[in-house]
Amino acid sequence: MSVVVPECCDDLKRERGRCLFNKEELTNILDGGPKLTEKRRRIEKMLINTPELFDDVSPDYLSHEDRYSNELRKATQLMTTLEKNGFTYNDAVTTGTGLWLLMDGNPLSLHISMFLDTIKGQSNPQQLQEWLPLAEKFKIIGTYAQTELGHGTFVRGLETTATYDSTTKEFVLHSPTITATKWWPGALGKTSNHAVVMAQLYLGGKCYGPHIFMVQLRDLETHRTLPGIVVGEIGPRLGMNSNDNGFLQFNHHRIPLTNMFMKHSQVTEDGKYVKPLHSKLSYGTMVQTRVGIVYHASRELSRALIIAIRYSAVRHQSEMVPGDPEPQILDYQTQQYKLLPHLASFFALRFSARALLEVFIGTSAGLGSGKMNMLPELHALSSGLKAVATNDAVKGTDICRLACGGHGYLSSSNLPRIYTAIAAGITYEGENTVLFLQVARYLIKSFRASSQGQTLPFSVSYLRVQPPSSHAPLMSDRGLVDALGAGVRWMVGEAERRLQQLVDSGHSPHAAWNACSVHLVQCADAHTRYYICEQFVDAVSKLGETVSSGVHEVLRQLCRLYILHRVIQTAGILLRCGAVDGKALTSIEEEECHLLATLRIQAVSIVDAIDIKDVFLKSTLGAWDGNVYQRIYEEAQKSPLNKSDVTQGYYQYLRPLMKANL
Ligand SMILES: CCCCCCCCCCCCCCCCCCCCCCC/C=C/C(=O)SCCNC(=O)CCNC(=O)[C@H](O)C(C)(C)COP(=O)(O)OP(=O)(O)OC[C@H]1O[C@@H](n2cnc3c(N)ncnc32)[C@H](O)[C@@H]1OP(=O)(O)O
Ligand SMILES: Cc1cc2nc3c(=O)[nH]c(=O)nc-3n(C[C@H](O)[C@H](O)[C@H](O)COP(=O)(O)OP(=O)(O)OC[C@H]3O[C@@H](n4cnc5c(N)ncnc54)[C@H](O)[C@@H]3O)c2cc1C
Repeated sequence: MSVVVPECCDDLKRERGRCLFNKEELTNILDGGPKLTEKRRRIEKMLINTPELFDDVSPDYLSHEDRYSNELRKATQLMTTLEKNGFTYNDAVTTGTGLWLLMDGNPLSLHISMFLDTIKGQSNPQQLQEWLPLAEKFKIIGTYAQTELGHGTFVRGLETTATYDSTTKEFVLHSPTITATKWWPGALGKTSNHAVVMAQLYLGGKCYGPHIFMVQLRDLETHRTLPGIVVGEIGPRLGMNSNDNGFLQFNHHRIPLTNMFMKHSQVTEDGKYVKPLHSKLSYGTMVQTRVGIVYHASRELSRALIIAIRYSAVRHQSEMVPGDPEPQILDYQTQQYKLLPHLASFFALRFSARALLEVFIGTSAGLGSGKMNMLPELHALSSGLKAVATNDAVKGTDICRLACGGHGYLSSSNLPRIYTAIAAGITYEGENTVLFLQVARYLIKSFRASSQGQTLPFSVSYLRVQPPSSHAPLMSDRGLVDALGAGVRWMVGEAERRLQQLVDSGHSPHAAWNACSVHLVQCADAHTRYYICEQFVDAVSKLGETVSSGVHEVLRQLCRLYILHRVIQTAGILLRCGAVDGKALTSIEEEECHLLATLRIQAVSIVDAIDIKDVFLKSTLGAWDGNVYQRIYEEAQKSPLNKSDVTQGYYQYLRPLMKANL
């Protein structure tokens, strides 16, 4: 398959003719620099020239088993293609190129993410030396098996036990109840021959809490399940049905002492426990994956936006002015209001993901030299951003679907698949409400620490009890972000006051927490969005000195739209705390409408600059050439029901019904 850029339809030609900025420059910014764009395109070119990686038939037409096998075939083909061309799985992950191909829930995704990340992040030097080469070369295939039928969120409540037997220097893994059954892990059912397993560590009858173990599940030659292990697939789900999410039970299954991951906590041969420097270091893989999910969510949202915005420029419907030709639906202000704030969100999330990655890298470097002090901040930021990014990507993707009318509901638009894949992100890797409550803990703690005169870490420093007053004019970007910050400070102060009031009136701190938790989740959401606004403003102002004026103007407009939209969403709070008044809000609403019309002019060019090729968009509605109707029609011809004029169902059911004397 070669890369042919087709001639586009007149509508899109006209849209592209209005572009006033350098698209390539914007593409480079989104990729993280020209070198990364170049690398991504090299990988893409190589993939596009590997026809085996592309489906002839939609997975919707395959049986459950064929769908799984087909996805596995493509994943293994992808890995060998990368390897043959001098790239690694990691290149496909970091550039996002692998994801475009295999987003129907891929059976190798857990291996190349959480399994490998656990080996890298939780092994001592000997374990690293033993397991990493095997896993990187796919000699062993693994997954991350933590969640159980009974517990996902509450990791401390897991029931699987790992009891040390010092006589044989082994751990005995056991699932004592039905609810202890591991349930959900991707690729656990049929693909993985190994798993990293979270289990309660027992030494001398005492429980030391959840720890991670490397467990072989299947024979490496026959792939048969080992004795003492029951494993299988959990059945169809809302989406990502090409994966084999699985279940797992242990019946007094023995593994060597050296299979406990021992980078942070250790068990000696005689059964003594050595504590980690921080009790939550074993949660490191989850934190790392949350960082990755922020990127992933922004990527998926961008695919939906490209599809919906191109389609909105091609689709004509109704009359804006009676008797006039039908306008492009993108000309309707309501359509712009549906799509363009989400386009701004995509940019905001992309810049925030980059900032979060830097915090992650900095914190990881600190951990290497024994510094644990940045861990709570990283936990709060990664939890909050994972939750906002997935919530917004899911909402944005569904709005994109709705914005495409009936055709958005077609599987061939690819919007349903993007939606169901990213919808899982709200639940997995920490359910979003639960993660927001973790952020809220951090906010309340920080607020209280500030009241006692302590200095606050950077992401919460604006919460200090006596902040410096903002000197920026209210209507400037900085002024509005400061107003949003004042709103969050007010919300957190109010939550803290309510918590204290409940405790003073006799409630336990835990009961008070639950009684305030709706408000606390709102605080966490608002705080995270304030952080995102700050990252967006900072990124655009830093880029200002280095980019052309056209690109800078587009970024400035998107950033402005993001902030204005956020202020309007938060109007109630901002009015209550006096950060803005009604007059300011009216002018913000008017400015937002004006900005929608301005951004609409270059909207197609902006999504073009995200630079996702048709073969990766996989959408009849979003292709570069805008040839929507022909594509929808051709895709429909592939339906198995169209293979014959009269189906078996007619002879079997319909005809007898018609002939019956009812
Ligand atoms: C061939 C294929 C080619 C390509 C295919 C593409 C594949 C993509 C892979 C690419 C990867 C990278 C890039 C993209 C990423 C893509 C992502 C898509 C794929 C990802 C698949 C994911 C599949 C899903 C996996 C899972 O879901 S795994 C299971 C996850 N489970 C959870 O997250 C459970 C959530 N619960 C918890 O984390 C905890 O229980 C809790 C935090 C809620 C509570 O913990 P606990 O009870 O122990 O703690 P307390 O509440 O008592 O708090 C005590 C204090 O500890 C602090 N704390 C808690 N956690 C942490 C932490 N992690 N770090 C630091 N501190 C922590 C609390 O805040 C408390 O502090 P305080 O006392 O000071 O207040
Ligand atoms: C597609 C998919 C893939 C997955 N892949 C994996 C995997 O590879 N490995 C793995 O180990 N797991 C995996 N999981 C499991 C996933 O991590 C859990 O489903 C997730 O952590 C949520 O836990 P739960 O299902 O127990 O939900 P629950 O915790 O039971 O949540 C149910 C409801 O209770 C609420 N709730 C729970 N606790 C609290 C609280 N403290 N305060 C307020 N509200 C609360 C939640 O907000 C939610 O509304 C996957 C899940 C899915 C859907």
